[in-house]
Amino acid sequence: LWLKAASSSQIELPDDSEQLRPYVSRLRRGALRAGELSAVGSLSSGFLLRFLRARDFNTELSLKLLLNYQRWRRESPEISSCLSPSSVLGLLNTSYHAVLPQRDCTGSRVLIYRIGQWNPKDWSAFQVFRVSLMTSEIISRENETQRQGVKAIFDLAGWSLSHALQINPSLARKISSVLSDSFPLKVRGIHLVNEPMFFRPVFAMLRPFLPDKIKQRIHMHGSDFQDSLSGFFSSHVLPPEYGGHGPGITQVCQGWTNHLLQSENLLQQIASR
Ligand SMILES: Cc1c(C)c2c(c(C)c1O)CC[C@@](C)(CCC[C@H](C)CCC[C@H](C)CCCC(C)C)O2
Repeated sequence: LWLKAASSSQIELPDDSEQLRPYVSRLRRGALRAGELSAVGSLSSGFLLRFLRARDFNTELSLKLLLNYQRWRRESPEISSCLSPSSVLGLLNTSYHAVLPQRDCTGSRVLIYRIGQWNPKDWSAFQVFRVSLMTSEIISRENETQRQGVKAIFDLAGWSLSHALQINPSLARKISSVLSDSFPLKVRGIHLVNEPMFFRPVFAMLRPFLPDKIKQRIHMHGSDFQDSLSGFFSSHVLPPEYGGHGPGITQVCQGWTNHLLQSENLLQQIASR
């Protein structure tokens, strides 16, 4: 059975749509054939559709993404085996991270990471990585996010040598993998603001592992970022701290922390899958 890539109208169809069934069946057969027996219970249509939408219904690419995702999780137990928001509550309470309440004009989810809020004496890079994985698991269940992807803003104010020392080549490779072909989310933009000189060596370590498509989507805005950032996001989306008119950063971080805490059981299930 040969299935051509779906048209854009198919991509918008809901999970239970009749027209999507052949794609789901084909991906499920491929996964089982590839020996993903451990995952039999988790090969639900909803789960498989995340991979299909992330690859615009190309079943071969979707299968590759699914297998990479399972392998990444197997090879990164220190990150993926504990997805408990309450275990990193102290970090979340520093206003380290938020998913903004408004999507951007293309429908992408907008994420903010304020790296300076991370004190490496208190939290390991693995724990910090877990926060991103928890958020990614939650938002990758949303139909619109599956289609329109994510844009992430990294505020690197306060980036120091003690941060840089946490990022070794093995971790750099894990970062590059989730950004390129090991997680079912389309990465539509990465915006760095306040990046200091100290950050260059770390970026140089990540770069070689990133595909051109992702490299082209990385924007460095420096410390005078407000004008250039507002060229990418309309002002009602961004908090005032980032040049917009949306709700303040403390409020949005608190809001997303609450949402993560409410998802504790769901995340526990995902981690044990
Ligand atoms: C699915 C998915 C995951 C899982 C994800 C991110 C995105 C955009 C995703 O779509 C971005 C953040 C990252 C890669 C976790 C990063 C954790 C580390 C410890 C943060 C340290 C600081 C980085 C050195 C800062 C710059 C990174 C960018 C150049 C990506 O986790």
